[in-house]
Amino acid sequence: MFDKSTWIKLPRNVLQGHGVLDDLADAVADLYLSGDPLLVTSPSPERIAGDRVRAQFDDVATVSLDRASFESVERVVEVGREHDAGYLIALGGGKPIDVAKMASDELNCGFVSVPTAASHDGIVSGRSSIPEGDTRHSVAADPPLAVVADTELLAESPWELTTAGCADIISNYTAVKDWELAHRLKNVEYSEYAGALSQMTAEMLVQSADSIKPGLEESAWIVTKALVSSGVAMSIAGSSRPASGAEHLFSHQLDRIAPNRALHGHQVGVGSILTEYFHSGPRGEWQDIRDALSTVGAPTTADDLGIDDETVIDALTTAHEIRDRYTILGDGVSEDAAIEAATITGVI
Ligand SMILES: NC(=O)C1=CN([C@@H]2O[C@H](COP(=O)(O)OP(=O)(O)OC[C@H]3O[C@@H](n4cnc5c(N)ncnc54)[C@H](OP(=O)(O)O)[C@@H]3O)[C@@H](O)[C@H]2O)C=CC1
Ligand SMILES: O=C(CO)COP(=O)(O)O
Ligand SMILES: [Zn+2]
Repeated sequence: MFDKSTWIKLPRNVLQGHGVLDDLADAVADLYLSGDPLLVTSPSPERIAGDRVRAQFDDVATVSLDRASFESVERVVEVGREHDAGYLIALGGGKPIDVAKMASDELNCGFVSVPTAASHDGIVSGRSSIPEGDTRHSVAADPPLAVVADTELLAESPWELTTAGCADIISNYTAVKDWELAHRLKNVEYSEYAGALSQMTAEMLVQSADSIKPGLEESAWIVTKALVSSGVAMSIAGSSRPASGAEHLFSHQLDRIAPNRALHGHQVGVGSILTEYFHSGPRGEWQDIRDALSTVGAPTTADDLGIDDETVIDALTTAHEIRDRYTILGDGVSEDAAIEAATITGVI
């Protein structure tokens, strides 16, 4: 008997382009939501675009958060109940978007994603990443009902946020390799469509790498398109597998042992150089990953990340413990092997 089924959750409206922030209220009206919005943001996005969002709605309460934590989620839920919010608007980087994603699940309402940084592919994904205890990776959540990505705003954000988004996409190469490996060795469910979409997204970004330059709105356009596409791949897969393999385990472990040193995207990019080395050896494609990162101006070494060599080796040898996700790291990389990989690739 054929008993397969799938439920793919995607945003209904995706607006991307110059000045689309001012179309936010129209994008929301098109969703036929009821009630007033609660704006969930963080200090810089609030300063940059908070008033432009509030100006489009009659009655909107605001919560500004300093960090992504369960306390922040609870605060949003509390304010949402107090104001009887009909839906949430998440304005900012990964922090407010992840918090709003999780809070909207608890409030049983939808949310709209308004990224102010093209820094990672969570702007559109059905995944939320809130650190809890020793856990750093994302969990399933509903994706945004709409995404409003204003390329003018994104192009004005600090350049390193955009290079972090590029690196998060470049890391899809190794994420897909890890997913295929887990399918072959452990019979992990694999989606050809999601895998192909994720890989193609990385390829297209790398092909455009020469056009990704600070101050060009075109760069924000290219990167945002890739982030949306990668988020869709995760939605098709129903997991973060297409965009998160061993390079993400490495980054999550860095977040645990050396918190707040580098951006998520930058850490996964360097992780991708290392895990590509494990996949294809000293003459393998790790140099292509490194060159792609370097072309867009993303970090390629521990030094660039501001993280010392010992911490990189510590993270690499313990990354497999982060979650139950089979990758090229298998049941762990020895210290000698980690040092050799990091030295040959020039990461340390
Ligand atoms: N759910 C998912 O699928 C995914 C989630 N993630 C998660 O996302 C997080 C990383 O996201 P990231 O965006 O780097 O983190 P943040 O939201 O912390 O943003 C990074 C920094 O950029 C600042 N910022 C944002 N927009 C602007 C702007 N336009 N101008 C100036 N400064 C700005 C923020 O300022 P301020 O502090 O003032 O707000 C913050 O200091 C991680 O926690 C990661 O785990 C990553 C990938 C996928
Ligand atoms: O960062 C992500 C994809 O780019 C989400 O992956 P995780 O599930 O590993 O948190
Ligand atoms: Zn990521």
